[in-house]
Amino acid sequence: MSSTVLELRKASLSYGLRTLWSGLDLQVQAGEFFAVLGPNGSGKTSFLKVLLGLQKLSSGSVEIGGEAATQGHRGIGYVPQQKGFDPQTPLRARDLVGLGVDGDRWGVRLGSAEYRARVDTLLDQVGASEYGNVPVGMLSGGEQQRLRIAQALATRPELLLCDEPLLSLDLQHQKAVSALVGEQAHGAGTAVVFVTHEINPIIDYVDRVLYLAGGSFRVGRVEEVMTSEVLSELYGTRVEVFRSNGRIVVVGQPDATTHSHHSEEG
Ligand SMILES: Nc1ncnc2c1ncn2[C@@H]1O[C@H](COP(=O)(O)OP(=O)(O)OP(=O)(O)O)[C@@H](O)[C@H]1O
Repeated sequence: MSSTVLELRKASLSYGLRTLWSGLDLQVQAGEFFAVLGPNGSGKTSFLKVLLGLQKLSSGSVEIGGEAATQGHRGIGYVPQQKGFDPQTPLRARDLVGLGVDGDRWGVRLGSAEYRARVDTLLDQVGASEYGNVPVGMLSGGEQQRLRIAQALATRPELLLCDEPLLSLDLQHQKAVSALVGEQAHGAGTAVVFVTHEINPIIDYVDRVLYLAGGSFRVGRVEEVMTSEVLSELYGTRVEVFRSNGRIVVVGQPDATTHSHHSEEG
């Protein structure tokens, strides 16, 4: 039986006169890999901020696990945008993951054996056991990203939020991190909201997408949303979607959202 982890009802977000989206009704289920796509400035990060309780909706409601989204909600694991660690960072991989474990029990530290066992399990879960003792600054971007995911999973969240976790990773690491998050959704049953501007690395794992553009949106399976017709309507200009070898190529979308003026028909 699937259960609803995230629910938005009639959700709208505007900044001043600019509406990023309105009338958004959405449910994300446990075990679902849900991606948020859209061009720069379309509101992907703002969407995550709403879920994190850092940004209030202009109208409508948002609930996580049946409770209003608030800052520090215990059901959420969050993987922020990748920033590489300074090579001098005096933390080993396992210390970084341990911060997530500790963070779960403010003040009440787990016994050291229990703590170590939990960190080991998390390192193993993301395939990082081999470099648990290596300083984080010496690891590759993809390795660091696995550790951030382990850290986010430390509290056993029901909802995992990932903000562009593939940015600045090479193709091989993009694939590995996508597979890891896919496994967390489909294997471990976590609801995943994954912000990205590139669908291809996650195309084998993603269940549904929210595509934001031009102050509007569309929700559905990839093959329903990523079509020339739907994207042309969202962008307000002719956009072509091609499929080749299981990849999707979008041609002709404007660089930035042009909001309400759709006059520059190509
Ligand atoms: N607190 C705010 N007040 C006013 N405008 C804001 C605020 N936060 C974001 N914006 C504007 O809202 C729009 C959407 O921003 P957001 O960061 O959510 O987009 P994004 O899709 O994540 O973009 P990118 O892909 O470039 O990261 C941008 O034009 C941004 O300038």
